[in-house]
Amino acid sequence: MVKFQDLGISSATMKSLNRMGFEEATPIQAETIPLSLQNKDLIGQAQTGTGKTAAFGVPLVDKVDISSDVVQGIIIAPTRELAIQVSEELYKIGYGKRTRVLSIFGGQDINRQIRALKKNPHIIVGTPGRILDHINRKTLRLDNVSTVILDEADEMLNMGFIDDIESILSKIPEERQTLLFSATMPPQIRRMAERFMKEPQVVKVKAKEMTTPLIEQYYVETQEKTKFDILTRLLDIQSPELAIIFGRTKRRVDELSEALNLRGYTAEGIHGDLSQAKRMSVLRKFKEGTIDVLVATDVAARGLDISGVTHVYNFDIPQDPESYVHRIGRTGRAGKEGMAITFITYRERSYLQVVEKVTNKKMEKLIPPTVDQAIEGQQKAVMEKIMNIIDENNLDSYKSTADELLKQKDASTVVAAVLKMLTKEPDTTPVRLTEEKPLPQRRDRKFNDRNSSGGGYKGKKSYSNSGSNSNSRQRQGYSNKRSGQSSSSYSKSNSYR
Ligand SMILES: Nc1ncnc2c1ncn2[C@@H]1O[C@H](COP(=O)(O)OP(=O)(O)OP(=O)(O)O)[C@@H](O)[C@H]1O
Ligand SMILES: [Mg+2]
Repeated sequence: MVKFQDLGISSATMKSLNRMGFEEATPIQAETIPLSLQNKDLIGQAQTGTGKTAAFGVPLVDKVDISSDVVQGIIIAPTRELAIQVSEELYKIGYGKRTRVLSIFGGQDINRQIRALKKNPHIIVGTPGRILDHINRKTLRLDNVSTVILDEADEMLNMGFIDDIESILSKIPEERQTLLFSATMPPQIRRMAERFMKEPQVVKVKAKEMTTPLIEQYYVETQEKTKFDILTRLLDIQSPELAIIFGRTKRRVDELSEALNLRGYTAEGIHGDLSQAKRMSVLRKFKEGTIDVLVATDVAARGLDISGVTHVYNFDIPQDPESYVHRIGRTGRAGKEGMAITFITYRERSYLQVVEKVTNKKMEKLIPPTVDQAIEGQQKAVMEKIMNIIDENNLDSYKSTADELLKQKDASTVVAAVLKMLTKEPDTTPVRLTEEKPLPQRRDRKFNDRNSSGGGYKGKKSYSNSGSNSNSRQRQGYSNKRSGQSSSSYSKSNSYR
């Protein structure tokens, strides 16, 4: 166990970390902070939810000269919501030193950002398009930047962003420190990244699997037309605290959230076609628990750290394994457990095998619950809740009404009525979901060929299509798992977001 004070951090930054409740450094923090403090270039790879933000944030803040009024560090992130989140974490880390951190991203009033830039921030966190916009308007100068960080580096260096990143880097002095972080780093992206870096060290936290062991991973094989009913049955039985459901396209996300609302769930969608105000309000409501299901495209797949997310459902299997790793990584963070369920149609089986091969982790097969099992599962969940309430032993004010009821009806009838009241009966309200075509069947084709969507990698990789037969891995993972838990930047993004 490594303590932060053993990593050579200043006392002002230590004060912030104490305030944040950080005691021990996570492995990626312990390995990269000392190197980063020595101004080494590095590529840091560690599983989702293991503290990569502080791994780059702590040394950056520590090196900032707050007596100087120039921008000294810049962090580039692929989505607006992530830029905001990272800037908030950096603000907390920099609190002890009074470091000024500013986020700049598309969809927000540019004049407001220009005024904020005039207040001389030390650290900028932004999305590529808006950063470039400010550079071109000469409202942001990067000539004194000594550290540049690409969060979600492999995403930042893929086809959708690479040109913007190259333009931004060309405005930063050569003698800078360059840091790249992500949970995934396909080899061809890493090779490309090394062109921007000086003798980079690759720090990869040793792990057998690319995904974190905190997440139970299941898949459900189903037909396209039964997916939605199975999804709602799973939601009823598993009763997530907060759930994220990923859909493949923006239309899919709109239709799914509408359908969920029709069936009585409080769900809202987030994707790149919504106004920034709407995106932020949806996310805020989800964090507060005003809505408990967030339906999202891959715009929410990377980096977002929302406590209370116990379940991730891939309503549509993602098109590449990296996306899978990041999507399911929205649960099982900072030591908490989570569950991920991926729906596949029969024709998409080969994608499952590719994901398993890249993550080095087999998903277990989940047999979809029947309607009867769903009702039974819910009753069990309700029973558990009732037992918990009994354990809390706080029922005195209800006792006399209870006695009165029991005078009129026998105990078993009264309890049955209460159960009925608390159980959500199967809802068959008709919903309209446009059928999504299954992903093209893979034979020896290249998996990452997402050219049509503009989101693929420049370098392509091919995976072999052979894999073990997964039919033997069956289990019914229906347990109620609450216990473990406590557009400018979009101009380049694909129509899938
Ligand atoms: N040393 C620490 N002690 C306790 N909590 C920590 C520590 N470091 C980070 N955390 C918390 O862990 C959570 C996950 O951290 P973070 O978002 O940086 O993960 P990440 O590795 O960047 O994940 P992703 O790959 O999904 O972006 C955050 O809530 C963060 O505040
Ligand atoms: Mg992160």
